[in-house]
Amino acid sequence: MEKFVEVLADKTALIARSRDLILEKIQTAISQRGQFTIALSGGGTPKPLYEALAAESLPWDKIHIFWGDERYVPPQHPDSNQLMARQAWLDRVDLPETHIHPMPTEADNPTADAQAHEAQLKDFFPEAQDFPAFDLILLGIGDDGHTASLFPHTEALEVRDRWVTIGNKDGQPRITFTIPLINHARCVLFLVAGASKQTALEHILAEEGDPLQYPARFIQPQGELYWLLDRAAGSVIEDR
Ligand SMILES: O=C(O)[C@H](O)[C@@H](O)[C@H](O)[C@H](O)COP(=O)(O)O
Repeated sequence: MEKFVEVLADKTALIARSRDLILEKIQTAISQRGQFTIALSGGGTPKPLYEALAAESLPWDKIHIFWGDERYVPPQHPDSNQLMARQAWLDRVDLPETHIHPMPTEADNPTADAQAHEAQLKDFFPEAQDFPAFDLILLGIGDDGHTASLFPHTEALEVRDRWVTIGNKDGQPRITFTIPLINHARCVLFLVAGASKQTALEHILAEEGDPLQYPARFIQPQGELYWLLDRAAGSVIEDR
């Protein structure tokens, strides 16, 4: 694993740097393998990044969009990560609908939907031995140190033999990539902004710590690991 930690002056610089890094990974993946696979994160931080990517002229027919996690709500629900990414980015570009691979959330049975999505991923990555290698997995962190929908002290943190499992946020079900699936990525990019993330970030990036309390510590990908932070979040790192 190659790890990079960068602190950018502000959120605008953070979004520009994240966009540029993703454009670089798109070019590399397509030149080497003919396609680019990315799993998106939800929440609020990545929305301006998605809007910036919508302004780019890219070979959309070689790009495939997935999600690292999803709230267990219908796709039109205001909390849906899929809806946010579609409105900010995917609806604004000529991306074939068959290249958008959302996590299903409508079986009224999170386990069934998680298993269905795992089957969809296995159809897309037939060559995968144990886990597929996404070209890039975009992640955020919560103030509590969670990432994707891998929340502190939940069963999802124990799952090592599945690609997709059930997350649990205060009793609310989520669909989430598992730790081993994320760690098989060629590149993991954490996008972190805002002072509210400082404490979690300190615990996550410290030499020692409890990953059950700060699950983002479990993310040690076989490929590259980028932490792109704005100064509001990352000043604690700079001061170390
Ligand atoms: O479904 C989600 O909410 C995300 O995937 C989640 O893991 C998010 O990245 C963090 O909670 C940070 O969210 P903010 O960017 O809104 O702070």
